[in-house]
Amino acid sequence: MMMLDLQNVSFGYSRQQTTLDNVSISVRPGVSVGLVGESGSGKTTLLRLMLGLIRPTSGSIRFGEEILDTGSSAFMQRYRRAVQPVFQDPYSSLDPRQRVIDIIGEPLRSLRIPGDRTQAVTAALEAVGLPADALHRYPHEFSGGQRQRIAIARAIVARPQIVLADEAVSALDLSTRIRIVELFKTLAEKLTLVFVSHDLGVVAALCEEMVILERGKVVESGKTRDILATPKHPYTQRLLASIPRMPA
Ligand SMILES: Nc1ncnc2c1ncn2[C@@H]1O[C@H](COP(=O)(O)OP(=O)(O)OP(=O)(O)O)[C@@H](O)[C@H]1O
Repeated sequence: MMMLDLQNVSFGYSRQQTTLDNVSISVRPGVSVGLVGESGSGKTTLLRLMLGLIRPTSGSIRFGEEILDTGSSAFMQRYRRAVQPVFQDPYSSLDPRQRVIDIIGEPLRSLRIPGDRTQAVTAALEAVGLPADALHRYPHEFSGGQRQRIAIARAIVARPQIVLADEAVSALDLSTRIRIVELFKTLAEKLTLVFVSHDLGVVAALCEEMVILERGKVVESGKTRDILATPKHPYTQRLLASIPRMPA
């Protein structure tokens, strides 16, 4: 497994704007990281940079020994196999016209991964707790929680090293959210999770380390346990006091 390392990364959607300001984050193999901050703090932008969807204005992103090079299709092919996303909304993130086997099998097809596709998709379904007969059904036949399981199966089918999840449980009702958090927890035993959330409770349940973002800047980072016990920055203290947390 390889390290994903952001060094002094800045980004703006326009010249006048600094959406991310000098952000450094190391995602080490096997150590899941939560990215926490209020709406507009730049969490999604950070994930989009990590996915190679946008490029830093300055600073660098390394994956192992290599610089994340969005211009190299050979690098991006390897990178996409290693780093997969899960998005927030399980309704809009799945193509309603495709069957589950095609949705989950999509990374295998686009990354040209050889092998038995049905077998790989069935294994991914099993890993997320869905029955094998889901294969030939359509997204509308599933609940929100089941759809998020389908999205997670798609993210893990190519056996990535890192899964980047953007508010991946926020759209779910509380009991479903708890079950999907449990699923992420099981998955995090085998891969590295980067979990964006405004919910400190969810991050506390899932991530060994966390990074607190305020208006595009890292204000605090370190072990989740330490930060929750003694938040140093006033912003973190406010977040801790104000955010409704998931019951233990
Ligand atoms: N495509 C875009 N073009 C211009 N500005 C953008 C774009 N996307 C986001 N922004 C701006 O960048 C800032 C950070 O947004 P971002 O979505 O990264 O924050 P976030 O922490 O993920 O917030 P949320 O939790 O609400 O999604 C915001 O001020 C937002 O308005």
